[in-house]
Amino acid sequence: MAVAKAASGVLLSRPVTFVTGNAKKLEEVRAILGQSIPFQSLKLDLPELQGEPEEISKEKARLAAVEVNGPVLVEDTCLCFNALKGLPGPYIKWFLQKIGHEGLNNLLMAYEDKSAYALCAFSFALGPDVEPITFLGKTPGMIVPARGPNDFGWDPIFQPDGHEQTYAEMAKDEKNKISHRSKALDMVKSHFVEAGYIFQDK
Ligand SMILES: O=c1[nH]c(=O)c2ncn([C@@H]3O[C@H](COP(=O)(O)OP(=O)(O)OP(=O)(O)O)[C@@H](O)[C@H]3O)c2[nH]1
Ligand SMILES: [Mg+2]
Repeated sequence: MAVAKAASGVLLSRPVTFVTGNAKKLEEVRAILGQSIPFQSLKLDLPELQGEPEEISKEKARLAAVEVNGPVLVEDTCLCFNALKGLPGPYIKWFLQKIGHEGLNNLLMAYEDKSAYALCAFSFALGPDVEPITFLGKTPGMIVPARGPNDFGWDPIFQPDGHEQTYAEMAKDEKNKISHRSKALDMVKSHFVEAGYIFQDK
């Protein structure tokens, strides 16, 4: 069992494992979390349920917890177009792969409303027999023709509200201050503090 009650908190006898197949996500999670939550990573592309973001993320955490047999953190990211009632949403990975930045812009050609939001659903599970908890972070913006370096997904076509630059044009630490991912991770960090998790190995 990876969890034990300590006098002033909950002792995790193993570090948290962040499970993802995406190196760029991992890079951002490392930069955002810093030393606040000690974690190791496991490169695994877990199968994903279809449905609402929160459920997809929770199910990923359940599968990850079985694989790791210990505390796990996973996330699922969505890019939601308001004119399309939230689609592509969790299916953005496949839309991006098939139709690219230009195709994604073209999906909105028939609509005046180019607004969108980036949504990150982190789920944390203490182990395979514990129900995961989910934390959602959302950043509103709009879909624009691609601008900036093309090294992470749809960053070049997403311009967050109140900014002149796309995610891709922003310095990494600027994106990390306002991103869907950092908002969700702020909640994860607060949860860890409130729950009083203590890490044995660190
Ligand atoms: O421009 C971006 N800025 C971001 O901040 C961001 N976060 C995720 N993504 C992309 O959106 C899809 C999510 O799908 P996704 O959550 O299933 O991820 P994934 O399958 O790559 O990894 P994982 O599921 O193993 O964690 C994938 O295409 C990711 O590359 C991003 N693109
Ligand atoms: Mg995935």
